[in-house]
Amino acid sequence: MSVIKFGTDGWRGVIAKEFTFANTAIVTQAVACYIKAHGLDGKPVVIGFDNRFLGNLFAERVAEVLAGNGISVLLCDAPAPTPAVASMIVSHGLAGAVMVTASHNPPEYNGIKFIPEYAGPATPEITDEITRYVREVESGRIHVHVTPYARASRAGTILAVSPRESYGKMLKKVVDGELIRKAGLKVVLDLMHGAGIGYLEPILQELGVEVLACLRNTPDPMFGGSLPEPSAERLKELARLTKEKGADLGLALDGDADRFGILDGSGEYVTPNEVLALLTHALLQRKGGMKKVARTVATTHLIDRIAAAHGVPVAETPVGFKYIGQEILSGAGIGGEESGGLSVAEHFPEKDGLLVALLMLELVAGSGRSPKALLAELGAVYGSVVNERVDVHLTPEQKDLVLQVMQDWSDTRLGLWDVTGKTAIDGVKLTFASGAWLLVRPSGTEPLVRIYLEAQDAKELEGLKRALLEALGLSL
Ligand SMILES: O=P(O)(O)OC[C@H]1O[C@H](O)[C@H](O)[C@@H](O)[C@@H]1O
Repeated sequence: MSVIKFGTDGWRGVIAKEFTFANTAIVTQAVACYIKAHGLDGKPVVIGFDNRFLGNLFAERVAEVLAGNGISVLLCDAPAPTPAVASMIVSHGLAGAVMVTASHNPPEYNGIKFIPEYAGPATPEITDEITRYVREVESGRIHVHVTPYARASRAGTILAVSPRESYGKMLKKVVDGELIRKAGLKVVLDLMHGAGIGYLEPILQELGVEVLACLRNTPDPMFGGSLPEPSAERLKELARLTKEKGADLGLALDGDADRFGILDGSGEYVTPNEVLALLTHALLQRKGGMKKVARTVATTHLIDRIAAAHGVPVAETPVGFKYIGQEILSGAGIGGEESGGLSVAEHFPEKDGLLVALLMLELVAGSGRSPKALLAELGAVYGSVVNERVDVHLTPEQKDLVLQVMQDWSDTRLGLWDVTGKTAIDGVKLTFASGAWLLVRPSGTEPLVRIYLEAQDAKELEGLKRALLEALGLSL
């Protein structure tokens, strides 16, 4: 059976086991077939990579296969953030991008994301089409074409590029640079040994933001023994330093810098749900009348209350920024998800951790308040919510059983709660009369079932969680 499968966000595999040079060439040949089938081969494709093992060499392999198919290649000369690579599609009018990254997975992984010509994640239709080409290459019906790197370079089919400058310009167009500059803000950074190194710090300095300290600021394919995941548990040192140094914000990025971690000046973690609520509110206040806002099924309903108050509908999508990207393309002013992905219509439809860092600085600069103070204000107007995500490791049999129980759910009560709705956009979601909700779905990137809960307060959340675990026959 083939080991090449596209999940929630591209193809990922263990290096030398599934993620090999040979399989990279197969996937690239399939991407080349897609590009040619859609008449896009007259335009170049940009190739980027992050700080993972052999990233530059895998990227070179991708370049050789695209060149072998007569497609011009712009190959990044150093590790770069996924959004910086995606931005070149827009700034340079390209056919798309291939990014060599496994995002926040453990160090032994690498992966490939294909970003088509609209500069957002590939839709399932596109990855299905590419997968069909993969199978044809695997069965020998289509051959892998290769032009060796040195020859393609000499011929000018592969050109070395850096997205640094054009990307920096694009970012600075989305935010009010003058407002940020005047506020004289101070930050502490945690780059998690990832692709944001050499990008976030200089852009902040250009905007007059003082960087008081920068943690994990050296490339390391082992990620310092941790995972490049900007979650509260992994940002403890950033939290300590942000508070101790009196910074306005603590800012972190994941391994390929497309997702963010934001800390309040007090060192408290601001969850992606909260960040999305704050930025949605700020944008609606400033701009009003947008066509819609977008969130995934796993993301806070606080967005819905804020949007409703501004007369704007909410588009609810399955998990994955590929769906949010499509909503932005079809008119959403802002879209995001609980796992830390966010973009806005003025940018391009790919999630961007650096963009969020700048938008949060703009928010603090414009309001003169900290994120937590602004959240308290939102809570007073729209009601407070608390969220939790529980990632449950189960055997394949247990997983099937749990998902089956949810699919078959017909009870009108769960514990003390009245079930008011059940949807199956992605996994199964139950909504309750109190405004609380829960979602159970299999992860598309890890061998896990994710349980998401939202309630009015910690007590309700705990009660709901206990009732659900009991109904599913699980104990944590
Ligand atoms: O919950 P999962 O299917 O594992 O996906 C979790 C996340 O994975 C990747 O980072 C995708 O880019 C995100 O869009 C998605 O939310």
